[in-house]
Amino acid sequence: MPTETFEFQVEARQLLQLMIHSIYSNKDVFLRELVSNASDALDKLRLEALRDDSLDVDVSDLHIDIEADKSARTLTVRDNGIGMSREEVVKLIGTIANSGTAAFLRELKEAQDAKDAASTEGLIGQFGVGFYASFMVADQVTLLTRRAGESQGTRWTSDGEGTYSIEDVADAPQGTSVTLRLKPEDSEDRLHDYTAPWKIREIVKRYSDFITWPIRMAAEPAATASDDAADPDDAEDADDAAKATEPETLNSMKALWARSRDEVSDDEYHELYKHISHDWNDPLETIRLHAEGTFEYQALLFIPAHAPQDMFMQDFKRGIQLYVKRVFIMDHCEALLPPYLRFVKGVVDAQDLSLNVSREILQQDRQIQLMHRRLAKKVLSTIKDMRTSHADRYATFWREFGPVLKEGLLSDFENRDAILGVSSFASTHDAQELTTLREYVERMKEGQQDIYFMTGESRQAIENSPHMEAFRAKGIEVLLLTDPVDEVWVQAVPEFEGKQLRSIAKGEVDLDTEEEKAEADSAREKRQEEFADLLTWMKERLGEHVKEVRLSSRLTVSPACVVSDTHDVTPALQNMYRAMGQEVPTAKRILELNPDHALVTGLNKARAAREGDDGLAETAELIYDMALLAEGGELTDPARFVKLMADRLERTL
Ligand SMILES: Nc1ncnc2c1ncn2[C@@H]1O[C@H](COP(=O)(O)OP(=O)(O)OP(=O)(O)O)[C@@H](O)[C@H]1O
Repeated sequence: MPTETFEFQVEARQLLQLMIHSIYSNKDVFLRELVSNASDALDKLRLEALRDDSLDVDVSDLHIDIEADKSARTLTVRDNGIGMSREEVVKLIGTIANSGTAAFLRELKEAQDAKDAASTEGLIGQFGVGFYASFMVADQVTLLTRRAGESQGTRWTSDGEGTYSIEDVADAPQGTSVTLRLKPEDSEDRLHDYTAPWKIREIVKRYSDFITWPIRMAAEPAATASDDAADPDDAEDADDAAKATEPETLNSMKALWARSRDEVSDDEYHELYKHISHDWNDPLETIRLHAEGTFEYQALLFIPAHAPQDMFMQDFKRGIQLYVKRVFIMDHCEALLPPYLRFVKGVVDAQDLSLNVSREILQQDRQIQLMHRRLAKKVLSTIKDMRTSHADRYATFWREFGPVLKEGLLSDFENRDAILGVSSFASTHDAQELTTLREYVERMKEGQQDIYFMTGESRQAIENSPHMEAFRAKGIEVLLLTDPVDEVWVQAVPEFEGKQLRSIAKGEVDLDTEEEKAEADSAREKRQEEFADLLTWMKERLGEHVKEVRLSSRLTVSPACVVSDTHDVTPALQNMYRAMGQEVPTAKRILELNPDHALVTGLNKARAAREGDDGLAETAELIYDMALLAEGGELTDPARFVKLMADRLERTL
């Protein structure tokens, strides 16, 4: 096939442009990305060779070679890994499949337009752009590859502008080589001389030391060493040149998870994190675990500092990497951690699993289930420690991952208390600071039995809702729950440390103390009598919408509010189920009237005097509609509401 030219997919082109006009100040990371891809390709080949006997490849000397040519100003990273077929090259290199890309690019554009360099860099860091990072340092990139088991190779070339070309190559070696034609050195722009051996050595050591495959640098011809004269490591380079025959292995290849804590620096852990997560930022927390005994394994887990864009999408790839005795077995191993910890990245290396273990086997393996439990507990205890010892870090964690963690309240019964223990909530106690349930309980008023909360769209909507009135008047703290998941978990979690969790928008509320109750009892009876006819009449008028009309003890300012019965599904939850395509019957709610409000007392009198007046029935309807609006709800017939209101307003003129 002759050379063909293709256009980059739109998103890919946008990312390339960003790379070329270099928004990322640390350009050295391009080499980390190429080495990371090469290492993945070697992992994949070893695995495929293990699984597929018919694959005729030599896996005895898998490695990564780095070759610099100072006079041609090129740098090549070569691996003898799995390689790519022609179709794979087009699919993997020409397009970007990440489902969060569009949202990411939008945010990035906004940050750029606002000329906010720090957040631009932060964003690109969160996303990582792998192979494309090469265009930060090169004006042309050529990739030559042949997939293991195939005879035909493929050459891909691009200057990163709008197109790339592809041609078949008959005699390509198996694996992939990426050759960069380097841009001129420019120290102001932090573009170093990436052909200098000392620089290559430094970058590999810093970013890729733990890679389990040898990263080798071809010995340079003796002449080039003196070209490096300006460099501080010159003497070292000249020394290398003297040896000049054997390629030099640049990395130590030690599996970080198998080494003891004091042998490994934080930076080294962070680089491993970046390799496996494709995140360019440091993780928030590193978690180590060495399990000894009958089932031995080591785990090195990381909590990222940012939630990925696609964490709530269906196709989000969760799970950590599984190794068996230092051999990479699979990425995104879902069996090792529960879905609500899907933001955790890392590696688990087990001693006693078969190298042929499959996903299906893992799901059923008892040892894996034990490991799953232990890892989940370890992550939760780390979050707990973070909360007590590193408040700032915990705050970041909760902001980024709180909504996902709370999913565990629904699915992980065993760890429910642990999850509740590390959860934080907005509360009426403090406008800014979040609170834990334990802190809430400590602040509970004398005689207060339950933990009160309300769910809603936003803090403001909840605070302004009529349901809050009596709580505000009595100074009783209410938790303000605004994440969509809150609607769901509160249904499933009845209590925390013996205290019931109660929605202030559900059931009856009685905040009076015993004495107040005794005092109020006779007054209440009297009122009940006084309003009995009104309540019956309103129930008849509004029966289509509500199942009961009663007097309220939770209102101090508003004329009315709507509440749900204790065990009924709230409207917000009904909407969520519907959005997921599940039909749920609409539960009729309860209208509560404030017997101290002039509108309610007035209506009571007017109705007694003018039974049969249609205008009064409309007023009853309006009171119900206003109660719905006050809690941020939706009216079934907004046009009718507007007509009735306009009619009444007109009469005031
Ligand atoms: N040396 C290589 N050998 C085989 N396949 C490769 C090689 N380099 C890249 N690929 C393939 O191309 C894909 C895209 O690579 P790229 O570096 O752009 O992204 P990535 O590594 O998947 O993720 P990220 O963009 O987050 O870094 C890889 O997932 C891999 O399948």
